[in-house]
Amino acid sequence: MPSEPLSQKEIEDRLRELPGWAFEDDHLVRTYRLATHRAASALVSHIAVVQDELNHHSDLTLGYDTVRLSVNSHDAGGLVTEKDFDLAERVESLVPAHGAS
Ligand SMILES: C[C@H](O)[C@H](O)[C@H]1CNC2=NC(N)=NC(=O)C2=N1
Repeated sequence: MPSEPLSQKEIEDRLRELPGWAFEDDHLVRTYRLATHRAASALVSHIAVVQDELNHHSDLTLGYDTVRLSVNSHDAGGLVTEKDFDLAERVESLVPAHGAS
């Protein structure tokens, strides 16, 4: 069953609970900074496992000491749904262990 796109207001309300995340070009996005490239790489690997568990996958960009996520729901026509916020919340729960900010 396709997921339902959230309204602009729903997105704004949900984003208030997720500091650091933003809505850009129909995607939820966030960039984390880490101490080293290896730490950033380990975070990417951890996020990849979570994404497979959720069967929902952000575009992940690994920089020198950064990890950027960008996600929306293809099955909602490329708009933002609950699934995107579920992924964002899961990622938020694992980043402290990686020392990401
Ligand atoms: C068939 C499978 O359920 C879909 O292709 C999943 C996989 N990962 C996905 N990831 C994202 N970001 N959006 C989707 O709509 C999506 N759909």
